[in-house]
Amino acid sequence: MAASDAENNLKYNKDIWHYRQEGNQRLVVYSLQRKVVQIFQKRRVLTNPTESQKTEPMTKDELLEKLRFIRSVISPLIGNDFVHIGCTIEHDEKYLRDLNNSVKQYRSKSRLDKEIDFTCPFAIEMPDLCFVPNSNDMPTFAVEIKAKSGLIPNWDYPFLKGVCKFCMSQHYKLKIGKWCDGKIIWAEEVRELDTLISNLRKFLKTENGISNDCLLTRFFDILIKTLLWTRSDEKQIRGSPVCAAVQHNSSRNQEKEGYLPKDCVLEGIWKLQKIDTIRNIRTIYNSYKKVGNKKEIDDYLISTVANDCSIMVALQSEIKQNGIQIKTDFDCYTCSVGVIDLDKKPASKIDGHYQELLKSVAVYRNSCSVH
Ligand SMILES: O=P(O)(O)O[C@@H]1[C@@H](OP(=O)(O)O)[C@H](OP(=O)(O)O)[C@H](O)[C@H](OP(=O)(O)O)[C@H]1OP(=O)(O)O
Ligand SMILES: Nc1ncnc2c1ncn2[C@@H]1O[C@H](COP(=O)(O)OP(=O)(O)OP(=O)(O)O)[C@@H](O)[C@H]1O
Repeated sequence: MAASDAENNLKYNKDIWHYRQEGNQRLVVYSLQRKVVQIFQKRRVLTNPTESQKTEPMTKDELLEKLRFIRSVISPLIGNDFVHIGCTIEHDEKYLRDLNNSVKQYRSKSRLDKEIDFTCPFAIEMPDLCFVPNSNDMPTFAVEIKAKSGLIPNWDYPFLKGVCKFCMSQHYKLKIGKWCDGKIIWAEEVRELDTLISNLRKFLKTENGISNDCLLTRFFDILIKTLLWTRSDEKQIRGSPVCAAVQHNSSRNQEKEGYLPKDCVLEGIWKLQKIDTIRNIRTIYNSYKKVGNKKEIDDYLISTVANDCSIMVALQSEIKQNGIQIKTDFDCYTCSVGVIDLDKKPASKIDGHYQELLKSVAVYRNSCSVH
């Protein structure tokens, strides 16, 4: 399904489209009226005339192939309930330039080495997952969780036994100033944390005197129930004072099947992360260099999607007809859960992954004094 041409050929309207966020590859704007987002491809800003773009602009066929990959490979594994494919839309260069200029003021400085790719007229439109379906005027609380893998790789290094790649690489990320996207962790932005807490208080309609710890416990209770929600087991989760992961799986073989309720969003992502059975980047890198085992490489690339995607959770108090229904001891909520950023990674990334691994291991070794 494509949005109508008449709608898309309009001039860029800054009163309708607002900056939402961006990642390494794409910039996202949202329309409050339509409750949709549009996702634009980015490219490097060239700083001198001798430079040129390293990659060609994305063609419509390439974009359609990306959507096909999500529909046919990713969605069946993560679960159709949680994946929105989106549709393609087209804008002219003037529209893209106007949009680029207008959102610039809201972008983080660290992202300004890239801009919207004016040579790629195609964007993706999909539901704004910061809202529940049929959202009303009640406050909505939305959370984005980047679902990095906690699986333990088959390390070549004995000192990394039992350490996951995420924990290992944080020392390196900290060193290059890229540790954790969460703004609220920075001391100079404590006011943002205050705002978050005060919004949470309003959202949870808490009585005066309740401590911040208690507030967060209530919020995490809702969040965990949402992340463990499954279509088939919904009734068992409702109102339960016990962690649903434990409750659901007491009779299952946890070693083999894991601890997560079958078909909840976390299990879907975990299934995808486990597709790479080699779990050793050096082996994958060698295979890639020798154009070796294609299945190994493909499985690795598919699992890297699940190591980098985000879960979007939106919550609104009160029960509506559509959406996931969650009950706690305090209130009832309608939620939506969606997984975004599911593009297949190109094989050319393997080189970079391997180089980054070597650098991260060296930094880990140093900072933890292990050999
Ligand atoms: O490998 P990592 O853990 O550094 O993940 C990269 C992400 O870093 P972060 O989640 O902040 O730690 C990184 O995220 P940010 O740019 O830091 O938001 C990207 O998602 C990158 O993927 P791509 O280049 O956009 O395809 C990610 O790279 P890929 O490994 O997915 O290629
Ligand atoms: N459907 C959506 N609804 C609400 N917000 C969204 C949606 N899609 C994307 N976003 C927001 O825009 C951000 C950037 O989108 P996306 O993750 O697709 O970019 P990316 O460049 O591929 O990211 P990365 O650097 O992680 O690869 C997301 O982290 C999220 O905050």
